[in-house]
Amino acid sequence: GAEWTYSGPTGQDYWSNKYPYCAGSFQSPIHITSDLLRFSPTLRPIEVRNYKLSSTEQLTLRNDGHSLKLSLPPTMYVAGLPNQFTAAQLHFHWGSSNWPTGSEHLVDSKQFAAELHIVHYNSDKYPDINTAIDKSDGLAVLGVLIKIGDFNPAYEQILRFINGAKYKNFEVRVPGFNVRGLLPARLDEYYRYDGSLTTPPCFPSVLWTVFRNHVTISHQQYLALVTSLHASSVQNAEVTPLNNNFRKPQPIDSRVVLVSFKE
Ligand SMILES: NS(=O)(=O)c1c(F)c(F)c(S(=O)(=O)CCO)c(N[C@H]2CCCc3ccccc32)c1F
Ligand SMILES: [Zn+2]
Repeated sequence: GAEWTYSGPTGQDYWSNKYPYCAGSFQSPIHITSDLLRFSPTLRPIEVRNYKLSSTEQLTLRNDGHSLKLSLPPTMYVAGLPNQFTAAQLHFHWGSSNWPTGSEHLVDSKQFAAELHIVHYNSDKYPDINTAIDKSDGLAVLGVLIKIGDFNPAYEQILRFINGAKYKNFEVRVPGFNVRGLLPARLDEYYRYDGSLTTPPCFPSVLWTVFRNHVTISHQQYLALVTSLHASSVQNAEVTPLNNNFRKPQPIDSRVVLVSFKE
């Protein structure tokens, strides 16, 4: 579709000119504050299936000018949600070297360095993600808040290939690895709300699960993420770094955020 960016004349404040849902309700991300939280005893631990990929499995890591995204095989899925949700891809949102605050969801006024999203679609009801993408029960995204701290070997399985995706539309093959390692230890503690894609077309089609506990990557790993990628294609003379690719928090309206944990 027509190009959109995170700042400037085609930036997030103008997305709704071409993508009307972006000005609609149920938008993501949100600022998760304690006053919005309601404990729900029906929220079961997230169960990920077949996330441990064989190294003979080949994944595609691609820079699409908006994000760094990794394709995922349809053998991977999430159980324990209202329907089975099959994995499609994962991607990141991050800040810049000057401002290591690029997460999309904020928790009690804290913005994390980056955020991982693993995008799944409702495979009980829809044949593929492109059919599911604009349906209210179409998608489920797992969100992981990322802080700068200890080196993370699981994230390194992706970051060590990042120079193969330097320019827009560049892609590189990545051997399979244990995608479960990208998630926090506890999959039973999370925030849950009804929201949207955080990029155009902003369809309100996402059941959001943001894990309560963050993971860490090292400062060096974070620098690789925020300095390696260009938002423009290799032919384009101007150097436009791909960073600060996060949408601002959106109006919560009358939504509540359910939590799976008590204290
Ligand atoms: N934050 S978010 O809402 O989870 C989110 C992103 F932020 C994001 F950048 C992407 S993108 O990488 O596709 C670059 C933008 O098109 C997606 N893709 C989704 C929606 C668009 C179409 C599509 C088709 C197949 C697989 C996934 C997707 C996305 F869902
Ligand atoms: Zn995302």
